[in-house]
Amino acid sequence: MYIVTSEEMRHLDRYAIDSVGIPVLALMENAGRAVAEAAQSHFGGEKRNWLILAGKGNNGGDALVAARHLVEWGHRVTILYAEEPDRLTGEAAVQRNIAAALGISSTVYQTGPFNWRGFDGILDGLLGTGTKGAPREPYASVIKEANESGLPIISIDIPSGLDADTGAVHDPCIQAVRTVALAFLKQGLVQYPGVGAAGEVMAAPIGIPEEIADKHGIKTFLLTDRLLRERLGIERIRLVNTHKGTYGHVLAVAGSRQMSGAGLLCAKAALRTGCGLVTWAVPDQLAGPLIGHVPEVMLAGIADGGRGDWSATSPQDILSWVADKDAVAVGPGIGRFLQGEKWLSALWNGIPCPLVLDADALNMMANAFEKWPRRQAATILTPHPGEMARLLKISVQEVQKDRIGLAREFSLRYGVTLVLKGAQTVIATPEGAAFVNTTGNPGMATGGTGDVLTGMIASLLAQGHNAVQAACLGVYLHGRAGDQAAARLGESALIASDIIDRLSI
Ligand SMILES: NC(=O)C1=CN([C@@H]2O[C@H](COP(=O)(O)OP(=O)(O)OC[C@H]3O[C@@H](n4cnc5c(N)ncnc54)[C@H](O)[C@@H]3O)[C@@H](O)[C@H]2O)[C@@H](O)CC1
Ligand SMILES: [K+]
Repeated sequence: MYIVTSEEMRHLDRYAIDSVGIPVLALMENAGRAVAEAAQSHFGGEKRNWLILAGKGNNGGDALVAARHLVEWGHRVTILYAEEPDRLTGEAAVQRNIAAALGISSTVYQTGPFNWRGFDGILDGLLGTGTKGAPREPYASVIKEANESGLPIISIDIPSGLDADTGAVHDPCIQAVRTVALAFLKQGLVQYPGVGAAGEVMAAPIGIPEEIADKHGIKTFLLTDRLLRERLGIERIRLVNTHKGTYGHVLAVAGSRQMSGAGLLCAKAALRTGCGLVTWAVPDQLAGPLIGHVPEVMLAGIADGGRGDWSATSPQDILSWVADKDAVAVGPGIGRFLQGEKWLSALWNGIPCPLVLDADALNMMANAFEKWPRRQAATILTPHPGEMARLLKISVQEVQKDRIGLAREFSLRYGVTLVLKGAQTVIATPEGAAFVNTTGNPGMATGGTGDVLTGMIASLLAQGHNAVQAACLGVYLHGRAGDQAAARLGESALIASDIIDRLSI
């Protein structure tokens, strides 16, 4: 499913109208009808008493079409114009005239509280993608009163007051129970805090063919099962007549005395995701105690000067294990250490196969990687917002302001695939595409889940998936396993090992 900015939507609209010749009124009719259907289904098809909030733009026009259909289907409807109806122009004015000719009851918002009693639900057609900045009066007051009414609100295209591109919510912003996105999802509906304001999001086709989005180079997508299969061409079925060598060999450079569990989770998750073999490189001191913990994993003890961490290890020793590997993961539980930057740059340059970098590997490269040469093989970085902030030397708040935009820019600039973790994980590619994940839950915000993801992505790379496939499939399956674990245990009880236990590829 495509995700667009308001500017992209404007281009697509214009193309559909001017070049394809689809009349705006036809699009508006489809939009309004889809909204009326969403409203009717909200109450299980029962006839209700609706208040229709109409602004002066086309978002208001959509609302007026919906009002007409609801009347037609037997609902009671009152239109509340935010501004004098004679201020509506173009297609919205056409809808105003039709509503008036049909005698649909209407009133104009006057400053001072409106009487919201007696209605069952509200349709929000105040402001759509044509909004600039925070809602001005009288829109601001209508939005505040609508929220305070406690009635369920169904928003048309976006909740009025939402920044359609970044997901920032202005003050005020409609708090919807449901949002009907027209034609394509708007970026703001899949980024926080917009996700919270939009409620349940449904996308309604309005007659703009999907090919138009492709033709216009729309490259932002919702990560769904269908997208993985159809757009990313992922075939998840194992072939018969294969042996463990067919599924690749992962080297996990992970864990240290204080955080050996991170390495364990990473190695185990890699195995559960289907690669044939996993070798876990650990500081030598830890190798002995770890023997036998996961019998399926091979151990590579790296000389560590007796410290049990990576500070005295030589990158050359690690590289000597790389030759027959199909993918390498570096980072989970390695800690930070002096000379870490040099150590990491030797691995960055010396590992010839696909590489996933996570956790302290990201922290230690933050001050240097901009000058490193681009790697030939696939490179995937998996920062959480804190690590992303360190990589970019900005605050976490700045990272979270527009995750899609930021991730896309980073990947384009540095030629790496980026997995920006957090609610609605974003995957960005060096080709400028971005994917927003649909799986996962807050229960996954617990120690070790990132280590699991790193192992999974490395495993998928070792099995021959390219960087975008491995990152997208890994993130999607990780969230899905987390959802299954939460369904069994509840979100609070969920721990990282449960995700590994629920993995089914
Ligand atoms: N263009 C098209 O082809 C279609 C557009 N559709 C609808 O049209 C919407 C976009 O329509 P418009 O471009 O007319 O814009 P909107 O309906 O989003 O409304 C913007 C109107 O509000 C005013 N405004 C802008 N910022 C404001 C603010 N901060 N406070 C108060 N008023 C503000 C503007 O002057 C403008 O009149 C979409 O969200 C969608 O609902 C649909 O009807 C389908 C077809
Ligand atoms: K709206």
